[in-house]
Amino acid sequence: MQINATGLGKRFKRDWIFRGLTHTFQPGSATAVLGPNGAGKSTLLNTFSGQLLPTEGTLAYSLAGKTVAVEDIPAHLAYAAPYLELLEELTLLELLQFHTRFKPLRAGISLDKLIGMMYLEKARHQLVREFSSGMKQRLKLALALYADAPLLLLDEPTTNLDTTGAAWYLEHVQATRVGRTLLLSSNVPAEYDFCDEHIVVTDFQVARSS
Ligand SMILES: Nc1ncnc2c1ncn2[C@@H]1O[C@H](COP(=O)(O)OP(=O)(O)OP(=O)(O)O)[C@@H](O)[C@H]1O
Repeated sequence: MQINATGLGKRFKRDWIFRGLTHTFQPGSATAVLGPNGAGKSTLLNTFSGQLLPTEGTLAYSLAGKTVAVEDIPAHLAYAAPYLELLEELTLLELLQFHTRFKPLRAGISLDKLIGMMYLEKARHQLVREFSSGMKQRLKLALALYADAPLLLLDEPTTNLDTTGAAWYLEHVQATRVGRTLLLSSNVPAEYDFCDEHIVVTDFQVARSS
């Protein structure tokens, strides 16, 4: 998916979170969205996902040369973030069956294969509510990484992951990013080192309180 941001700005009440962002995101690009806590990284990702409307400027999306309306973005989007909830009252298998009815997996990825890739075979019939925070994070990431969606948004992807989990994330993000447009918000260099482009949100905050 190609995304053209032109003069993009988001304000909450009187506070500009970012302003004047003009950038073209090419299909296949991986962009790290950087900045300290509270800088506006999640706000920027939420604006690109269509969940927040920009206060000014435009976002234009296209897929294989065809315009995609912002209201159709959810169908083309996979998004993993600490603040997005899982359906914790379901077992792992029930959750995967439910989730993939709305957000199908990439070709060749069955539910069994996904469970195996997450190393969650023993938890197949366990309630997600009972998962450790690292297990939940691996599940959130796998659902996004292996979704059949050309736009991938990852917010702080190694939250709650140990060293093995962080290595797992790096292996699977590399395996699945080809051809997709990836925006990744982070404060941890190891999780975004592979990105070819960087956007530092604080570079777009000159007029934050005007
Ligand atoms: N819905 C909202 N209404 C008002 N202000 C908001 C809203 N959402 C976020 N903010 C404010 O916008 C600013 C940026 O928040 P955001 O969560 O985007 O930062 P972040 O860079 O992702 O932070 P962190 O690294 O801590 O996750 C903060 O000052 C926050 O309080």
